[in-house]
Parts: sequence; C-alpha cells; structure tokens
Amino acid sequence: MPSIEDELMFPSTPGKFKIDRSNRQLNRCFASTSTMFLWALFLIALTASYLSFQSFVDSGSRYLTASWGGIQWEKQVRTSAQIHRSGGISVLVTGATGFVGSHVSLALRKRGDGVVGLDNFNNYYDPSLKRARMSLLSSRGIFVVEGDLNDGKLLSKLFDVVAFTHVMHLAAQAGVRYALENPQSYVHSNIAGLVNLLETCKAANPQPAVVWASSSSVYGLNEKVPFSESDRTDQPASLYAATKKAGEEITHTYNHIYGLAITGLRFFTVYGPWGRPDMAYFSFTRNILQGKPITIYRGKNRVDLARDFTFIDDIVKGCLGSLDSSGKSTGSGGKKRGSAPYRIFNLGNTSPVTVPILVDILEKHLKVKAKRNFVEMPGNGDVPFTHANISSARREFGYKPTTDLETGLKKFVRWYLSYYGYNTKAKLVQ
Ligand SMILES: O=C(O)[C@H]1O[C@H](OP(=O)(O)OP(=O)(O)OC[C@H]2O[C@@H](n3ccc(=O)[nH]c3=O)[C@H](O)[C@@H]2O)[C@H](O)[C@@H](O)[C@H]1O
Repeated sequence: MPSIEDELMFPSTPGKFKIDRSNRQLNRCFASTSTMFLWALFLIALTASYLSFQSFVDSGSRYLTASWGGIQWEKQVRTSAQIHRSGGISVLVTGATGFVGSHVSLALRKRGDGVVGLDNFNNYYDPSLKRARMSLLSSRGIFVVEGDLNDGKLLSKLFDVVAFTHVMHLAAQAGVRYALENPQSYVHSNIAGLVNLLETCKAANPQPAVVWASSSSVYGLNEKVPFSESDRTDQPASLYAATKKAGEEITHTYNHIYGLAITGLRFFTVYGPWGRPDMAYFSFTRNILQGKPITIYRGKNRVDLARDFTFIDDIVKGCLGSLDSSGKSTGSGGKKRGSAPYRIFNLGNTSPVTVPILVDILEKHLKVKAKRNFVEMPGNGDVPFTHANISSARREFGYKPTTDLETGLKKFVRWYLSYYGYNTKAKLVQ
C-alpha cells in the first residue's frame, strides 16, 4: 500500500495523476512566481534600506562636520585670529571655555592679540558654565571652534586657515580624584589629545611655539619644600599627575626631534571667578550656602592639608609672560632646523594655606558658618601639601603673584553670588 507521502508524490490513479500533474505544474509555477516576487520584494527592501542608510551616514557626517568648515566658518576663524597691535601674536587657545582658558583668551584679546578658541564642551562639569564663558568670549570678538583635540583633520584645517604664531594648550582632563572614576578620559585628552596637537604643530609651516598646562601634581610625593623645577617628579600620586608628567616627557621629544619651542607651566591649585565647580573652594561655597556639610580631608596624625592656592589673574600674567618669552620653533613641515627652547616653570603663589583656613575665609566672605566634617585623607590621589618656588619664572619673565587667598576668595565669592543669583540673599563683607 502506498504511503501517504507516496500518494502525494506519485499518485497511483492515472486520471488523478493527470490532474495532479497539472496542479503540481501550476503549483510549481505559482511557487516559483511567488518566490521571485518575494525575492524582488526582498531586493527592493534591501536597496531601500541601503539608500536610507547612506543618506543617514551622509547626513550624520554633515552633522559631524557642521560645527566646523565652510567659507563662513573660515572667515570667522580668520577674523578672530587677526592681530590688532604692533608686535602682537596670533594664538590658538585650546580649552578656551575652560577656567584658565577663558581668562587667558580675554587677556590676550584685551591687549590686541589674535585669539581663536577650541573646546569640546565635555560634561566633566556643568557645560552651561562653559557656554556662559563662551558668550563672554564671543562678546569680545573671540571665536570658539567646537571640536576635540583628537580630531586631526580639524586641527590641520585650523593651521591651513591661520598661521598661528603660538598655541596656548589648556585643554585637559583636570581633577585629581576623578581619575579613579574615569581613567580613560585622562589618556584621551592628556596623552592622545596632546600627541595629536603636537603632530599638527610639528607639521605646520611655520611651526608655532607651544605653551601648555602641566601641573603642580607632578611633584607627587616630593617632600622637599618649596618645590623647584629640578626636584623629583617621578613619584606621581594620581593618574592625573602621571598623565601630566607624561606630557612633559612627550613635549620634550617633540622639542628634541622637531624643533618645537615648548614651555610647560606647572599650575598650583588655581582659583578665582568663573572657576571650576569640581574644585574644593567652589564646591565648599556651594555647600555652605545651601547649608550642607563639607568634607575636609586631613593627613596622617590629623595634620591639615595645605595648598599653594594661586589666583587666576596671577596665572594669566604667567601665561602671557610665557607666551611672550617663548622663543621660536625652528622646524617647518616636520623638519627640525636647529635647537629650540624647552622650558618648565612653576606658577604658584609661594604661600601655602591649609584647607581649614580656606574654609575660615569662605565663611567670613559668605557670612555663613560651614558644617565641617573632617575625615582622614582617602588614598585617592591627593598629596598632603604643595608649595612653589617661582624664582625661575620670576627670572625669565618677571612672574610675581600679587593676590593673597583672602583677597582672591573675596573676588571669587562676589562673582559666585552674582553668577548664581545670591546677591539679594547674602551681603559681602567689605
Ligand atoms: O595644582 C594642581 O596641580 C591641581 O590643583 C587642583 O587639585 P587640588 O590641589 O587637589 O585642588 P582641590 O580639588 O580644589 O583640593 C584642594 C584641597 O582641598 C582638599 N579637599 C578637596 C575636596 C574635598 O571635598 N575636601 C577636601 O578637603 C584636597 O584634599 C586639597 O587638599 C586641580 O583640581 C587639579 O586639576 C590640578 O590642577
């Protein structure tokens, strides 16, 4: 007896066979037509998705490049870079909407130098503060390009458009303790970004002189005081410090191989108006005003931590002095033509103050008592104290800090109250 399968495939009745055969042919024909139809549909869908993907990619790349490029953009860059004084310089300021970057950009513009800013507006801290600083820069005719140090095409384009005489490199991943949370961001900005920038500078023709922000943190566990540039810097206490120290070595190689004039500035805990919200003086102010407790770290045996807090205006003078005395790069188009200056300077205040005294001063200016919560310094990258010897910077370009912590914090508090709208609630001690 034929099986059901056999019956379906090979029917035993001849008449039935005929009908079934024609049915099968019909079915086959129908099946092949519908298969073709399905294939056609599939191909149409594939083509449509490919086309829409292409247009998405196109629009995406347009979006990515929309923030820079084009005739209008180049015009803005050129206009911003124009020098308005005899003997002036034309400076690319990276990190231009950062704390130090915004102050330096304004000071350069004020004396008639050309300034073009570059900033990636990352969200390490409230980007609205960076946008507010940018508005200030725009109001003084400074154009800030939105882009990342790691965008080599953008950097090359900037140098195609303007023959910058100097680069003031202040863009960085700052903060000592944040390195525990996001170590890669330090490598991205402070190592990869720095190398990318130096690659562009080395290839530029003419090469600019480069002044950049190193950090007092490179002294790490150094105990010799005050800290001099020739002291040990091989014991970093944080990844931040390690990347800044690496930056000093990296810039040295670019000076040595390509003839780039390099100046590294070791900033000592810079503070002031328009400052960085992640820093202690800033976050303490916020908490004190909001009635929240503040955490004050203490070293071993309850020893207070101390910092050589340096006011922003003094740092700006140091930056301008460094730019003016930078010397010239000797290479061009990637070829060294002779030796160029390689310098490193401390920019500090030379008088360390303990953290509890910093809080005393804030309380006085804010007229509000802080709720102090003392804890032992966690092993998160902090160092017990910093203290700058600034004789090299004084000798080379007359660096002389003039603002003590009391005066500087008074200016900071005045700005803070005004910026965050506290003016009507708190009165400053005059
Ligand atoms: O000169 C530098 O090279 C660095 O300066 C700055 O680092 P620091 O000197 O660590 O400043 P900052 O955080 O204001 O802490 C100040 C003091 O308050 C203590 N501190 C801090 C936070 C807290 O909650 N409690 C506390 O006691 C803390 O233990 C410390 O004793 C920059 O952030 C850094 O980017 C880099 O530029």
